[in-house]
Amino acid sequence: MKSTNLTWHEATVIKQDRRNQNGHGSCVLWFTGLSGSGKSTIANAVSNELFRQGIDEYVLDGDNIRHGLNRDLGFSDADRTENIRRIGEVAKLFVDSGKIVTTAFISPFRSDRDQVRALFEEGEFIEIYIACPLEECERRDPKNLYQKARKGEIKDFTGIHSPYEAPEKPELSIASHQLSVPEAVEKILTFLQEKHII
Ligand SMILES: Nc1ncnc2c1ncn2[C@@H]1O[C@H](COP(=O)(O)OS(=O)(=O)O)[C@@H](OP(=O)(O)O)[C@H]1O
Ligand SMILES: Nc1ncnc2c1ncn2[C@@H]1O[C@H](COP(=O)(O)OP(=O)(O)O)[C@@H](O)[C@H]1O
Repeated sequence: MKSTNLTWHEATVIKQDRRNQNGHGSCVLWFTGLSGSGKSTIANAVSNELFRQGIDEYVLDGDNIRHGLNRDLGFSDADRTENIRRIGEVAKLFVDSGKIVTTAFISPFRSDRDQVRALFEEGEFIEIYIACPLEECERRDPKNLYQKARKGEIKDFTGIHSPYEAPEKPELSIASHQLSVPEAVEKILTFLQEKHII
């Protein structure tokens, strides 16, 4: 920390008050996976369904956050680490505000994800690995980024020249090359019901 002489102020309305008023729990659904694995697609489908059910939710998406809050960051290892650190802090604020927040970032490094997990109370951080073989992501290539990376037009591309470390013990693993989007949504909602979050 660079700043000193700071005092933490306890809020008068606390997380549990907001959860009680909302009538559901709050948590972060932390998606991780290769580009093109389906993070955004599944995150938005989950968001639609939660919203339809009247649940207070929000999606933080990699591409979007990099247009604003994290526009100063690139794709070096250090910048990705800082990207994930900031998103983790933002996600914590959302959880504190009583929402179910979904984050859709590649978040390639295990240690970065574990540092985010450590910000949360037990059960609040739900790591969801969108597992999809690189070949399938590259076949989908929804933004033609793999094609550009193979031609050398993008450097440090995850899965090509930059590593992706799969989670060892995610709360959920979704094989997006085997499950349909509605099946993935159902799996995630069932988990939230079983944990009495919704
Ligand atoms: N070099 C490189 N490597 C990976 N991805 C790249 C790169 N350059 C641009 N993009 C686009 O940025 C999106 C990934 O941003 P993230 O913030 O999720 O990345 S990270 O978590 O910091 O690794 C990623 O979005 P998704 O395809 O949705 O994953 C890409 O659209
Ligand atoms: N079962 C599935 N789950 C998620 N996406 C799928 C699935 N089957 C095909 N797709 C397609 O794969 C692509 C995934 O892209 P996207 O959601 O942007 O991935 P990411 O956010 O991980 O980069 C989309 O074009 C989507 O329609």
